[in-house]
Amino acid sequence: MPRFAANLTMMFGEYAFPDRFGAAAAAGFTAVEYLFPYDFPAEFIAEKLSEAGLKQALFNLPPGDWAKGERGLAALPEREDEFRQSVKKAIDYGRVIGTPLLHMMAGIASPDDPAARIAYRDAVAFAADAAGAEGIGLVIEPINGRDMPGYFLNDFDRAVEIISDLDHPNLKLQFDIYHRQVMRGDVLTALQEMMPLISHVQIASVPRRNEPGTGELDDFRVLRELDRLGYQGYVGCEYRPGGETVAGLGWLKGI
Ligand SMILES: O=C(O)[C@@H](O)C(=O)CO
Ligand SMILES: [Mg+2]
Repeated sequence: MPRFAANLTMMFGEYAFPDRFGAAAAAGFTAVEYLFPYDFPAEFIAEKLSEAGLKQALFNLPPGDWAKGERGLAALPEREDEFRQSVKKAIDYGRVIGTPLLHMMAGIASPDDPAARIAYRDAVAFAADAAGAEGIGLVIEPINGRDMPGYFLNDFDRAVEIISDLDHPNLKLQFDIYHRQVMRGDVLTALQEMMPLISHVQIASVPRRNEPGTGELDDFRVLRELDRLGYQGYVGCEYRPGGETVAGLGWLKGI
């Protein structure tokens, strides 16, 4: 059975963010992930983890102005300075919190824009170097265009191409099963082919992004395949509970 991390951005919404750590531990989780810790001091988050006896699996770099629709800075050439500061901020947080992985969002930009492509490639290399110097892995995640219209990295093959071309020892793929199923399907074959490049996985049912086992895909079959392929990383439970979070955790017993 894979190791699961509760995603505290989506799960345990019954509680204020700082209280979600204790709630996840009480529900049996031993690790957590979330999108962004930056509303709180890094030391405060580290304390919450330690109090709850949890490990951090991953969080994201600052994405720009989320409320205004920004979804990362990496592919935005005119934001390079801000992007580099965001890398520093994420690493500073990562050092205190003790995360093994950082996810770098690409931003809203056309994947066909040559300037965005160059900026993104440079940004990935820069962040992989900087995070690697601190012993933190960098991951990139293809995201489907229905949930995030206009997102630059909207294709798994392109993510694989970038990772393979850069061939950076500190750069890997975040494989979100939900996004893969929405974009292309063919989940098992993609996992088999991409496994050497994957260092983080996330799961949710399709199409509603609820608990695994409640959608069109046989999520338990997919989780067994991760075991069969020898996947050692965390599986982030990045789903919106259909009702109360703990009441919906029965799926974990079905594995
Ligand atoms: O799948 C997602 O949406 C997340 O993993 C993320 O990092 C950006 O929202
Ligand atoms: Mg995801």
